[in-house]
Amino acid sequence: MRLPLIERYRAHLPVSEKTPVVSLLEGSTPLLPLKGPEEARALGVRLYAKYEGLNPTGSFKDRGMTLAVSKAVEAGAKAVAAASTGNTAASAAAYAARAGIRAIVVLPAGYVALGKVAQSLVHGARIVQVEGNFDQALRLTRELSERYPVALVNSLNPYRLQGQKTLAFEVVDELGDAPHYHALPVGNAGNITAHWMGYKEYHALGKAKRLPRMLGFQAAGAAPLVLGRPVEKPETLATAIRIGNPASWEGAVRAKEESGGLIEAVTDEEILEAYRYLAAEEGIFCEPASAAALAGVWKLLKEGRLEPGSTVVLTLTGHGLKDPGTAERVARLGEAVPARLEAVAEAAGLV
Ligand SMILES: Cc1ncc(COP(=O)(O)O)c(/C=C/C(=O)C(=O)O)c1O
Repeated sequence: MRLPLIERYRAHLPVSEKTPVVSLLEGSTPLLPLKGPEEARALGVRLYAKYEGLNPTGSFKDRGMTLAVSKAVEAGAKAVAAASTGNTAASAAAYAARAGIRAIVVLPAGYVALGKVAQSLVHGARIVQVEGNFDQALRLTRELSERYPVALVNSLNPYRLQGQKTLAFEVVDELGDAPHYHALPVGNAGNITAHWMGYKEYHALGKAKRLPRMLGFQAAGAAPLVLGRPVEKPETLATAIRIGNPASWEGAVRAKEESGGLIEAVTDEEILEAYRYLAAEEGIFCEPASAAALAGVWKLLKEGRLEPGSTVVLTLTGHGLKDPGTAERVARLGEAVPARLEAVAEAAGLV
C-alpha cells in the first residue's frame, strides 16, 4: 500500500505529531532500467530513469510541496504563494486545494507550458501572469510574502528541499547503494541541491557506501551556472529550466564541487533528440527539461567521460503531457485518409 511521502521518510523530515500530513500519495516513483543508447551499451554503462512524471501532479515538485504545504497549515497559513515556470504552480495549486487553503501563483507571461497552466487553473489557484521572466516573478512573490499573510512555497522555502531530498533516499533504498553518477536538469537549482543533501544524509547514516558524482545540465541558452554569471534573457524551448538567475546558486555549486561532478550545457537540439529517444525507444514520455539529463549523459558518453561499467541514474523531472505544444512540434500528425482498409493499411506503413 502506497504511503504518503512524509510517512515513508518521517524519521528524516522536520515534522512532528503536530504536523498535519497534506498528501496526494506522492513519491515512491518507478526507477526504470533503460536499454540505453548504443554509446552506453558499448561501455557497459547501466542507465536508470527515476520517472518523476508519475507523481500526482506529474513532476518532482510534489515531493517538496507535500512538506511545504503541511508545514504552512501547521503554522496556520491560509494561503501559499509561488513564482513558477509551471510545475511548482501546478503542485502548489493541487496541494493547497487538498489542504483547503488558497494558492497564489505568479507566472512569467507567455512562457509557461499549456498543461501546467491548465492544472493551476482547474485546481482553483489565483494566477497572476506578470509581463517579465521567471526571475522577476520570483522577486515579486518574495515581496508579496513579506508584505501579506501568505506562505512562500518556492524552493527558497527549506521544507521544499527537505521533501525533494527523499528522491535520493528512494534510489539508495532501491539500488542498495548510491549510483556512480546522478544526472538531472538544473533551472532554479533547488533539485540538485536537494538530491545532494539526501545522498549525503544517507551516506552519513551508513545507508549508502558511496556518494554519486552529481551531473547537472542546463539549456545552452539558459546556463548561468555554466557561464558563472546570471543570464539576462534566458532562452530555451525547455521552458521549465528557462531561468537566468538560480535561487539555489550556492547549493548547486556545492553539489558539483563536493561530489566531484559537473554542471554543463546542452543545446535545444540535443534536448529534443533525447526527448524523442526516451519516448520512441524507451517508452518514457517526459517533458523537454527532463530530457536534458539524458542529453547531457549522452554527450559525456560520446566524449568518453563516464567510467565504463558504471551506474547512472537520470531524474526525469516531469511528465511529457505537461508540454503538449512541444510534442505536437516534434511528432507531426499525418493527413486523414479515406475510411477504406487499403488506405489505412498504407498509412500505417503495412504495405
Ligand atoms: C520539469 C522540470 N525539470 C527541471 C526543473 C528544474 O528544477 P530546479 O533546478 O530545482 O529548478 C523544473 C523546475 C521548475 C520550476 O522551477 C517551477 O516550476 O517553477 C521542472 O519543472
